Amino acid sequence: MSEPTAMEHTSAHTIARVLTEALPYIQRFSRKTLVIKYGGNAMVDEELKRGFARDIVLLKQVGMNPVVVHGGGPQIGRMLDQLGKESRFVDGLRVTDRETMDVVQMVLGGLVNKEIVNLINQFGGRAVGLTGKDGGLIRARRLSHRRGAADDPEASEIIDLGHVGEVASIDPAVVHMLDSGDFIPVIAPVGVGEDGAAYNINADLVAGKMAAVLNAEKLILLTNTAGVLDDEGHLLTGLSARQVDELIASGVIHGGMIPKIQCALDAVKSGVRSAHIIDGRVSHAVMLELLTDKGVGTLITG
Ligand SMILES: Nc1ncnc2c1ncn2[C@@H]1O[C@H](COP(=O)(O)OP(=O)(O)O)[C@@H](O)[C@H]1O
Ligand SMILES: CC(=O)N[C@@H](CCC(=O)OP(=O)(O)O)C(=O)O
Repeated sequence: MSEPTAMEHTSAHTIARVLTEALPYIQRFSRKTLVIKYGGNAMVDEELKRGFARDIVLLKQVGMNPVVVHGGGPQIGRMLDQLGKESRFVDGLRVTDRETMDVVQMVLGGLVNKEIVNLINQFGGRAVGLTGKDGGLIRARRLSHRRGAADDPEASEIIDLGHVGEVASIDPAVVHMLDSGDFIPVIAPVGVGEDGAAYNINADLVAGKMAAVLNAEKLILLTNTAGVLDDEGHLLTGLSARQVDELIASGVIHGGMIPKIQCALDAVKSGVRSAHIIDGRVSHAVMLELLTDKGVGTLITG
């Protein structure tokens, strides 16, 4: 056998270093619950989706309890488009009439949920897909959405968004049962009202509440930016509640990033150890965040 070249030696050394670096993280997060929100915008290509599924299987294999909450906004939009139905949003929330609600349930609970479940299972995991209806997991109530100046009721109005809900309560029994049975829960953000009606809930909201109720070690929100960016487009690696307020007030944080960061803040205030907004377009983003010294994206602290 020939001697390894200098290049082979360096690369073997790097691999060993990276693997060793993972050990303290594996020890720290073993048996801990990690809620990972997989946004529809981060499910952009097949290779990335497979990388995500592999990461989840690996985390479970080394003793952590990953709980996946997924979105699927763009996928719902495409299906509505195919059916000739318009998508309408108010402040980032989809106006959801009865017909749209049916499509939301079909796409989130059927298509997207089962695609993620299937991918995880193909890599050797045991994923089980749930909507908030299963096992009475997510109780919802109709969201009363106020549009306009939040601090001035005179200048704002309540908008009827139809079947858009917020989380009223979460009964985590079914998630605990799956975790303890070595299954990986994959949750679609559909809740059920007292009247038995289905409600469409923003997936960030569900992930944040789920992390709080499960007393998770971490909430990781995967999206389609490097994390939270400043006004010059540079990544902000760490943010406190006060800094977040300032960035929202100055308009640097806007649109879909506002509910996302608020969910992250709420989760941290409710006892989740840390929340991260990371770039789902980077392959193996979850593994890099959890198992390397580098970390990726923005860390939000209370
Ligand atoms: N300061 C900011 N940093 C990064 N993204 C921001 C910021 N302010 C607004 N955004 C927008 O928020 C988007 C992420 O929210 P959203 O589209 O709802 O994501 P997802 O579908 O992953 O839930 C980004 O693509 C970006 O357009
Ligand atoms: C009320 C509301 O807007 N619900 C979202 C639910 C899916 C979601 O949140 O998906 P992403 O995470 O991919 O954006 C929707 O209908 O698009």
